[in-house]
Amino acid sequence: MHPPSRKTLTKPSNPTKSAKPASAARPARAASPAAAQPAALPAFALTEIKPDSLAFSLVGAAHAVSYVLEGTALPQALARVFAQTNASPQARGAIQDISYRTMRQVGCVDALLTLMTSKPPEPPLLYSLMCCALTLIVKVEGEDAPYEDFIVVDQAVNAAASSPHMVFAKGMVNAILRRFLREQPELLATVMKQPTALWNYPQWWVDQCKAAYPQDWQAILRSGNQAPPLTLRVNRRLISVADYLSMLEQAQMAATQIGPYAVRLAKPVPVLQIPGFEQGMVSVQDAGAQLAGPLLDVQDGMRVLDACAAPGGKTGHLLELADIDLLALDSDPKRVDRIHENLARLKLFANIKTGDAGKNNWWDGQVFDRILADVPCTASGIVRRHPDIRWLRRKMDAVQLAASSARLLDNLWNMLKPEGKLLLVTCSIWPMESEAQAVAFGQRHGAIRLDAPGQLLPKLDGNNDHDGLFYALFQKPAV
Ligand SMILES: C[S@@+](CC[C@H](N)C(=O)[O-])C[C@H]1O[C@@H](n2cnc3c(N)ncnc32)[C@H](O)[C@@H]1O
Repeated sequence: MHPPSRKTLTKPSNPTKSAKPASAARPARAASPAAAQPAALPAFALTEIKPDSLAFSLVGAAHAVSYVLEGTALPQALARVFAQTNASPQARGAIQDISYRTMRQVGCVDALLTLMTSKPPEPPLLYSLMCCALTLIVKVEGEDAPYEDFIVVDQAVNAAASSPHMVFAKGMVNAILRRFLREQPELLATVMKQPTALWNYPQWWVDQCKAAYPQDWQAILRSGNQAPPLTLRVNRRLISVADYLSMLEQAQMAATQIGPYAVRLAKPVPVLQIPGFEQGMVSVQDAGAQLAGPLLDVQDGMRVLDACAAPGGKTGHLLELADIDLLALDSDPKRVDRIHENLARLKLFANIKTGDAGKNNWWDGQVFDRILADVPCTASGIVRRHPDIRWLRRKMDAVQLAASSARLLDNLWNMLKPEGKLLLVTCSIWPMESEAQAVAFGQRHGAIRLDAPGQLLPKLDGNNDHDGLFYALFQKPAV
């Protein structure tokens, strides 16, 4: 693998933040240090190419991919790109689509570039442009090619020519892409011998998955390379699932009910095009994540703590289920703003605070009937939604995150009433963050372990579609 890409692909991330989604679009997570101090990437000036061309979208996506390779999460990378251009909604959609596809293919296209070039394309923007263009012409099983091959080659050359930082390499861009098209079967057969290229995950991720799930590891890795469906949670306070399905039918949007409140759209659309979204009738939430609210078994009048609440996906669900006195806490002030926004849209109310669940300075000393601990984790169960995560994470992140989550859980346990229930949730598939954490926690506190799904592996089969999540439910013994 080319040194610059490998070096940047494995750059340490900040493991204290969860990479969990806010809604359909990914969450406003605090920018990483790399994002705060952009590296020497050229300014994104696109005066030379038409804003509705594929070349424009390729340059935009190449910038986003370059930011990710520096260590920035893809949603923040895209936000930076959009802030630097006046891209139309259509162009933004195309830039986003190409960037996400590239993150799912970068193991393979990086190996192809290594095979076809004597040294890595530089500057990094050129490397990223090549990754984006190759991604669009590498055939992915079960997916239609988004553009004709010859259009991609032509537009990638235009994209290189549009930038003073890449114009010198437009001949090389043309030559490499055409060579790939000529020699595709042989080149792919060669690179597919490398697990990183075959699976499109770092080697350590493949090894760790194989060790944890000797039977299922291939299906798990494969599921992370699929584009996710758009699943909604119907707000039962405002509309029944049956009535909402009729509403979708009237809007000629095909959909299926896949859970008590979960409706999956046949074709994902931008959130603002979802009927009733702005009115709070539905929220975007994976079907697996919708298990949290019912598992916590909230009843009217209960005092409930949602300890790691932002952006408020599960907070909203809890409030839809019962009339509870809910405190929604999160340590990240920017993400706390998202809780306010989400609850305002749903027309629901919670006491919202910024604070560290591992400390007591925000707590009034009154114990809770229920505590939801959706603790920060590696987000390894939601890589289909966040394909950049696998490249940003480091092998040791799970260990560090498990240790910091144990500290939160121990503190929260003191805030639970005798006979009260605490639900531990992660969106991880790594046992050290999930089952091993739950076992150790139960032993430390003599907690009663109640029935809960445990490790849900990511699933793609029809109506049983959900992310990879972990649920452990504990009850505090009576005094
Ligand atoms: C998995 S996300 C929560 C997702 C949320 N429950 C939902 O369903 O939308 C984990 C959250 O934990 C927050 N967090 C991390 N460390 C924390 C701490 N020490 N105290 C409170 N919140 C923390 C992060 O800011 C992040 O928003």
